[in-house]
Order: sequence, then structure tokens, then C-alpha cells
Amino acid sequence: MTSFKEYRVYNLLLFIKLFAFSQWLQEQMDKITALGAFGDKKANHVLVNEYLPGQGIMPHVDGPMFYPTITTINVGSHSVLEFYTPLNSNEEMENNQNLSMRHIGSLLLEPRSLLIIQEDLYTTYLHGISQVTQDTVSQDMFNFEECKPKLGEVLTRETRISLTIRHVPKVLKTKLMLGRGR
Ligand SMILES: O=C(O)CCC(=O)C(=O)O
Ligand SMILES: [Fe+2]
Repeated sequence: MTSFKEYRVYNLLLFIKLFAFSQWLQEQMDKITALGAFGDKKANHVLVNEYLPGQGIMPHVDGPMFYPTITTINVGSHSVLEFYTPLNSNEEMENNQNLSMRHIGSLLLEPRSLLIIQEDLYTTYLHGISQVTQDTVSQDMFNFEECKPKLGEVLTRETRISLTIRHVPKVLKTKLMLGRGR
């Protein structure tokens, strides 16, 4: 049984870890801001995702709610971010253009790397992560020449954590009208 004293020590350790993590995260956000990733704006939003081997994310666009730059710190396992052309017309939808026909390429996300996506890759193309447990390094990867693993190498996915850091413009100003007459 956990004593009250042990519980307090546990809570204190957790607090110290969270504090250290928030300091580290703020440093990374400041560095990304200093790169000019968001123009003259600052990073002010972080989304943490955990992916187990075989987990992914459906192709999507991040939409107009964010400044049009995605920056992602990749922690743990590698992964592969796939890019697809959008379905532009009814004709394409009727012809049921499947995902593999719309695939334009991918990026190998190496552990401890920073990914920055802007312009067309942000606004036009969809991005997603396939639900697979292994990836083969191929020429479909835009960055294969810059990466450590060599062409043809098979990489087994482990747990990956992504920290997606963005600038979210503050569009909504809520006014509290407490105690005011109508
Ligand atoms: O985890 C990633 O690298 C991608 C996440 C993503 O696309 C999103 O959260 O919108
Ligand atoms: Fe996304």
C-alpha cells in the first residue's frame, strides 16, 4: 500500500519531470520561431501524438485554422509521411481515383529530426501516415539521399511520438458580459 509520504514524493517527482519537459519544450518552440518558420509570429501551440507500430493517420489537410506551416519534432521511432494530390473534381471522385494513384511521394522522418512543411505541401497536398509496421527506404522518399538508412533498407517501426508545433492565430476574443443589463 502506498503511504501518504510516498505519494507526496511521487507527486513531487512528477512535477519536476513536467517542469523540465515544459522548459525543454519552450526552448524547442523558441528555436523553431527563431528559424522564421512562422514569419514574424511565434510558435504557440503543441500537439502530441503517440503512434504504436501499425498505427497511422488518414490523409488530410491541416486547414486554415493554423498559420500554414507544420513543424514536427520526431521522437522515438522513424516514420514515413505520405503525400497525396487532393480529389479536385467530381469526375475524379466518380472514377474513384484510389489513394495509390494520388500518391506523389513521401518523407522519411528520422528519429530526433525536425520536419518543416510549408507552401504547396501544406496548402494543396494531403498528408498521412500508413498503418504499417515496416517501411522500405525507396526513391519515392523525397529525402532518401539525405537520410542515414540506405535505399532498400527495411525499417521496423517502434513507438513514435510526434510533437507538432504551430502558430495558431488568436481569432476569437471572448468578452464576458457578466452583470451587465440587456
Ligand atoms: O504525427 C505526425 O507527424 C502527423 C500529425 C498530423 O498530421 C496532424 O496531427 O495533423
Ligand atoms: Fe496533419
